[in-house]
Amino acid sequence: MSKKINNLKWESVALEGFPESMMDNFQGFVGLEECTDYGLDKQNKRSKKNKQATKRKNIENINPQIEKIEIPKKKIKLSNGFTVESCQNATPSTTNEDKNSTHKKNKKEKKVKNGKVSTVPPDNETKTKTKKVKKPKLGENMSSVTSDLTPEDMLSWAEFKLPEEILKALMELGFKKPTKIQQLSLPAAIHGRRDILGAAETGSGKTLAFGLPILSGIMKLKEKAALKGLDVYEIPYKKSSNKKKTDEELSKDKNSNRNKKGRKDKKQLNSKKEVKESSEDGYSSGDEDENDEPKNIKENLKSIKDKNVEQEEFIEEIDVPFRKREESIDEGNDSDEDNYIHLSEMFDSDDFKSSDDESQKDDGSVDEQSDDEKSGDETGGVDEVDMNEEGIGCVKVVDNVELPGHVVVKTGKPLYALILTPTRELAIQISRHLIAAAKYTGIKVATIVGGMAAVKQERVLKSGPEIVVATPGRLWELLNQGQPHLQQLPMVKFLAIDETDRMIERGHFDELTPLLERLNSDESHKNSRQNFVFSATLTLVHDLPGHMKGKKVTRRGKIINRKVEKMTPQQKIKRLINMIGMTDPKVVDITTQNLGTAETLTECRISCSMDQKDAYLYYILKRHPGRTMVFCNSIGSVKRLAQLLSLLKCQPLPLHANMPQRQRLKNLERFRDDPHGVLVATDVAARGLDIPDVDHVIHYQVPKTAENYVHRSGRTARATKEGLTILMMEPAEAYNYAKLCRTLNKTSEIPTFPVSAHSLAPVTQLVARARELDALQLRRRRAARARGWRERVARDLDIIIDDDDIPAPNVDPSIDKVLRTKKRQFESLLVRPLFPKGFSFKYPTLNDPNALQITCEENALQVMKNAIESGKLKKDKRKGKNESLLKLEKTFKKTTKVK
Ligand SMILES: Nc1ncnc2c1ncn2[C@@H]1O[C@H](COP(=O)(O)OP(=O)(O)OP(=O)(O)O)[C@@H](O)[C@H]1O
Repeated sequence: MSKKINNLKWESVALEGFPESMMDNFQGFVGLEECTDYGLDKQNKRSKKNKQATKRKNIENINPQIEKIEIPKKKIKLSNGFTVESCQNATPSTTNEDKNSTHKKNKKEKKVKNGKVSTVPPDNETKTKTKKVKKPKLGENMSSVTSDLTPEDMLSWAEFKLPEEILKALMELGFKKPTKIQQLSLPAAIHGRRDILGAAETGSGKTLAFGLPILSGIMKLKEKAALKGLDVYEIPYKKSSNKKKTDEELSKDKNSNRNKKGRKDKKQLNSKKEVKESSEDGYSSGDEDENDEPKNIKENLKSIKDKNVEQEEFIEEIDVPFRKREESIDEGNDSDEDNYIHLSEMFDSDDFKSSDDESQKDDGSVDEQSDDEKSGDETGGVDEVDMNEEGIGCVKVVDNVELPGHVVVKTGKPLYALILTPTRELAIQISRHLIAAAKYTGIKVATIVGGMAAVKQERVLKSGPEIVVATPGRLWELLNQGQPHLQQLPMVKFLAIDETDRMIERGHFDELTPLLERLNSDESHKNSRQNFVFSATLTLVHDLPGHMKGKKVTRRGKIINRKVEKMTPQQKIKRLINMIGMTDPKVVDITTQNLGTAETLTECRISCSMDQKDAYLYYILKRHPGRTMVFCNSIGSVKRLAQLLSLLKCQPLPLHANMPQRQRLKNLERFRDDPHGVLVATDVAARGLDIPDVDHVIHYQVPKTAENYVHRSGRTARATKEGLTILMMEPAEAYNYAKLCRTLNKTSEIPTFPVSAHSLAPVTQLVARARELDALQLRRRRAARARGWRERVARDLDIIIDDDDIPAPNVDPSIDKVLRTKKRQFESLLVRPLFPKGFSFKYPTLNDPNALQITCEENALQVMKNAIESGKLKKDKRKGKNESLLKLEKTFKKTTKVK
């Protein structure tokens, strides 16, 4: 490596506040940022091999390689308080994510005080920073966390025996303990190496529930391959020694599960048993060579474990019979990797096609095309390109492709894992979450999604990343083009399908079925592959539509009983298992109580007419500012709302499937960085996106499915944080609302959000003016476009056209003047305060007009919580009143009888 460093042209770097003349004294000083940019951002081969050979030590002995390599030589304190060190050796990065780690370390070490920058050397390791800290990209919020956890704080993870490299990353991320879904699935996944079918509420950490077993599995496989000199594909990862249950045992388990339901008093006891079972599943077939856990940690853990077990709640488990597996027989070579291209380079560069190549095959948003759009209406303010005109980048679905069957292409750089997601943003986010967790492992992650140049993705694939995170469209395209690394897909050791219920929805991902066929084309590889299937709504089932229920009268008057019945969650799961080709899956479903929505989520609704929706929305945005996501059912609605809200100076950020990919990501990042950001999106943003601290989710329209409601709402109240979701409902949506409540087993109506009728009046007026202005602007834009089209045609044909040939669009010439006047008037209205300072109002709850006093300062969540609390109090009071009345009546009756 040092030879390589010497061969590179290192240049001294000018530091802020560092006089040029002093630079000569520091010959050889190289800023850390420069190292990574010069292509050293790849595997540290030497240390990796050493690591593979040595046994894992205590968690306390986590040894960062970086510390060993860098030897500070000289320290100089500058006049501006900046401390600079010259280094004997430059510190090469060890992983594909060291750019991030560098940022993070620098962030940690620097403390900005009164505008001055000073460095605080942690553990004799002071590093200088020569570049501005870049804003994190989507999904990088994870790695920007600065945690002050110590290895001792990480004991809750010890039972999973994660490699220390992963533990170190988790520690840096501030993940002190596993989340519930991680706690329940990791033992079976890591030690039992079982397939996992996981259903847990939104924002509960499902990504790492499959990410951690994949990362640790890859490390184990690499270690084994290196130790035994085997080809990775020869090593059967999944164990065939799993505890197999007889049919009798299975039915026994099922009965016990059934009995658990409804027995509230026994819930805790049962859950203890369940957790124990899951651990047994996990450990019983674990690796023999993994029992090197230090005793003191074990002892410490025991008490922690017991505590955790007591706290566990009811978990539904469904055991599914598993098939016999065979061992993998293929050959191949494990090798180190060269020329790896940093993932962030892919997204940094402007290689996104300006015309956004794929028209949303990836997110499957077929229902997003509105009539408005089809007619080609311009929205203004929305950066969009018509992608279909030239058919650029559209995913070509190739029918009747000849599957290569058992033909296996090996590149020498094994592909270990494939993770499939429904949207591009989610794929990018998952990649970044994995990269953060894999920071010290040397495992590389590639993201293969539509909307950006395929060439660069192919280059990344050439470097042989261990993990590919992809959307089905682009993956299928590259696979069919014969991309060599992807030809190893049938041999992957791990397959994860995130948001699985969405992925398998009929008609959404045409590429998924052939992809699965390809993945399952080799029986032995299929059986030695570990599968993960996760979603918050995996077990959610719907009522059958009316026309499929009950009896049917045929044309001839014959009555037939329909045999179609509502699918049970178990049936849904079995279908999934067969479709994906899973064996011995462990089903962890912890959504039984909330059906996928987070416990920390507060739900409410606003019932109003369609015409009033804009005013109510504006009221919420202005009155209760906060990071807000507004969901619509169609692209047309998103465009219209974005236009209206930008007139009202709410700075909305639109997000829908017809936007260029770069713009989509940019808007998401802007939204993440603005505590008062307003993202107006279709359901393309409903699933999986992990944007920290979203305060409100507003359903501008009642979602078409209960799943969409759960996932949209799940963008707030993530990772134990609180959040509010507001469902806006007009009378025509009552049916969808009722259906939603039924599917989500709601026993009572979603409570109403308190809105002051008094302050709604000026809001309504203002919004009406904005709509008027918007309509005028639209007319003008249309006219301009039509005129432009007429002139373009004339120019192209080199003819002079008069109005008789192609009539000029009928535009009132005074429209510009009217528009200007209206705009001025509107803007003068806009600057007036909507809600006077210190404004408060009384909101009537449960027939008590004085029940709730709402002041201007209260945030929406607090307002709603107060309303719910007040409602409950009133109910209790009424109950109490009735009870005492009844008592009074009884005693009265008794006394009269005695008399
Ligand atoms: N063990 C942990 N401790 C603390 N935070 C965690 C832990 N694991 C994950 N997180 C954080 O929790 C948040 C939600 O995680 P993730 O995105 O995986 O949720 P999810 O269950 O997949 O949600 P969704 O169903 O919406 O896709 C992320 O910000 C992640 O960084």
